Amino acid sequence: MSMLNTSDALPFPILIGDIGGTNARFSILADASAEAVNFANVRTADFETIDEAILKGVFAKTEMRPRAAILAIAGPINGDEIPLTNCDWVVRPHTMIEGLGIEDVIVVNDFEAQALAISALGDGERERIGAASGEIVASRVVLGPGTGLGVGGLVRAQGSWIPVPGEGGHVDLGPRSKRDLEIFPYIETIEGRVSAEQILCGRGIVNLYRAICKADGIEPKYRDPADITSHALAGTDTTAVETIFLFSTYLGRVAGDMAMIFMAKGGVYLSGGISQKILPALRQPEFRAAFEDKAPHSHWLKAIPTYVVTHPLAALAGLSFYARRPASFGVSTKGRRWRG
Ligand SMILES: Nc1ncnc2c1ncn2[C@@H]1O[C@H](COP(=O)(O)OP(=O)(O)OP(=O)(O)O)[C@@H](O)[C@H]1O
Repeated sequence: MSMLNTSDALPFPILIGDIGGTNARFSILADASAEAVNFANVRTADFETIDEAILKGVFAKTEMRPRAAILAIAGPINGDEIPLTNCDWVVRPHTMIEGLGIEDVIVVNDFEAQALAISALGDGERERIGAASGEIVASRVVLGPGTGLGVGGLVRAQGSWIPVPGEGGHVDLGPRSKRDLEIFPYIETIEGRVSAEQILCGRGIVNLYRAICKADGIEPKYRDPADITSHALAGTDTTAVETIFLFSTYLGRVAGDMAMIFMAKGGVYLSGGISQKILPALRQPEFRAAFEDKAPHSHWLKAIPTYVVTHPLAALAGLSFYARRPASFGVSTKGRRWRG
């Protein structure tokens, strides 16, 4: 098995890239043991194409020329022209191979990259939430509230880590407490449904805040999720405080569901821009209490560690773990790998 994977390994130097809607981040790995060379963030809006961004943001800054590339993108990967969600770039591996001299290109989903990252984050790159601890080699899962809600599983099987990209952010999220039942009728739905992503992302914070205002018959004051979280953390607005308290509860509820689905005894990780921004709220008891509140399986949820990923470039870290040691991971490259 490992022989097959080794012969499939990408040639170094390898360009790794995390291509978001707003920012793209690139690094180059010179070889399997070298430190990654990181390049400054590229704003996607500043360049017409990703190829131009690589030429000006990477090639103009180094003599190194990558022979291979692994890119993580938000969105599905179908065919040879891969449009990005939330920006105008289209990833065209054939054009990259012709124009940039790269021989081998792999494109994966951004939450697959996050899942690869949680295989090996150190204690300085994550903060533990709750009492459960231990470095258990077992399946893991990552949830990332940001522009949307991404979910990635990392299944441990046959001595490998297998990342599972899915659409876990779109599961249903239901009311549980008396207060939930007052608020849920006012949550804006998607085609009649409250999916987790209707609440657990940036615009979801505003959706939840507005629903609480409606339930209480008060006029909303904030339209920006950052205003709501800053007033919540400062304790300067009671509705904002409740919004982030309930956000943490619902995030714990969905995180616990994902833990049960993946049997994630190896831990549940929270990534995405918002988890780090609301860390003080996640340290409060609500997140962890909701995570464990899973009768008849509360006892085993209590034993599962939960973490907030604090690594500033987690997706890139995940891609470099894979680039360095492809044989440790079961990444399917079918339909997602192009060679010159
Ligand atoms: N202080 C804050 N509190 C809560 N939400 C915030 C805060 N700052 C930004 N947001 C929201 O977080 C979302 C962006 O999340 P994040 O930074 O994780 O981006 P992303 O989804 O990873 O996208 P990209 O990869 O393109 O940067 C937006 O919806 C934004 O409104």
